[in-house]
Amino acid sequence: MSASIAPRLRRLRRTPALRAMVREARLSVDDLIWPVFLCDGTGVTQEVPSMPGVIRRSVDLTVAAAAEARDAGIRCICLFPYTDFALRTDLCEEAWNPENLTNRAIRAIRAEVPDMAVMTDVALDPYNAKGHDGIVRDGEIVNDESVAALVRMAMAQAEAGADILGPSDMMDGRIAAIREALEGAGYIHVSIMSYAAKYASAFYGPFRDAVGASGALTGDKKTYQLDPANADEGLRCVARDLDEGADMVMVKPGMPYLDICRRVKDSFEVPTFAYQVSGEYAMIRAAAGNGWIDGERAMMESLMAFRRAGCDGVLTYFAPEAARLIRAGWE
Ligand SMILES: NCc1[nH]cc(CCC(=O)O)c1CC(=O)O
Repeated sequence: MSASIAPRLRRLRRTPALRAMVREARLSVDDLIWPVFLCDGTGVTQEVPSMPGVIRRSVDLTVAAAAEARDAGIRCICLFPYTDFALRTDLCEEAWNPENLTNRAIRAIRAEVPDMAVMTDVALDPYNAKGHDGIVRDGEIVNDESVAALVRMAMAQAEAGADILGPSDMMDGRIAAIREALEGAGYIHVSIMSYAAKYASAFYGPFRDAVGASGALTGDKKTYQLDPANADEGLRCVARDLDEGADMVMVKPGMPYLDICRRVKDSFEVPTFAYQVSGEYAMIRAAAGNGWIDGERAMMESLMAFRRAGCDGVLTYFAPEAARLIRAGWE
């Protein structure tokens, strides 16, 4: 073709049929992991003010919600507990209580909604009087003692029937320690999705309200979570966690870190997930609530961005809503 004829790239954008034919990324309900918040009691729901539309549910209502999500096509649910303040201690013993909220919920969902994959969070913050993901001694978040506690916590979750453990604590060596303990106890089928490239982020604020950790937290998490300026270090964390036995890896937060998602997928070619965190959810909801953006379109565009960036899936509080739109044929 003559170089003087400029390519008309709009030709393939002209109709919905043509656009669908050349669409590169796809978003499927299979890609969605739904994070939910648990609270005590029966028949209880509690609103999370900084996350409009998100509620904490008692175990019975969580089982019902899991069944509904399953019917909507969602394959995996991820549990986060709001632990009674009386049970939060410096050594975080409630974290490995077989009867804690998370473990009760795992067993109940396993029994009632057996085809739903159940994922957990492995970190001490919902059980820690100090609000940190590890044990605090003299102002320091101590690594190895925290790892020992995380192993106990992970084993209790495996025992309760979790399919996927999600260590989100960012202590060094926790993946190897958990993997070794799982193998030793015969839990060879329990998989690990490591929160591998997890950044010290302001976007977790609403989550800390949801699990009641904001008031407790003294200081910040910068001595264990990654510096938002560092991409290479994020990749080193992923390499290390894979080497230690992670089956899948996660980048967190999501949208401000799409460059990390892409680099992780390209470098390691392993199942790669992003966590669209509470603050990302809250921003979209708040702007939509004010009429400043179209909430549905912003939600779907943000989820598609993760797929385009190479993610295999995404943890999102929008999962039920997005599932509904996908099933209704959203484009
Ligand atoms: N280890 C706890 C944990 N697991 C998931 C999130 C954040 C999720 C969200 O913001 O939606 C956090 C908060 C934190 O690290 O402070």
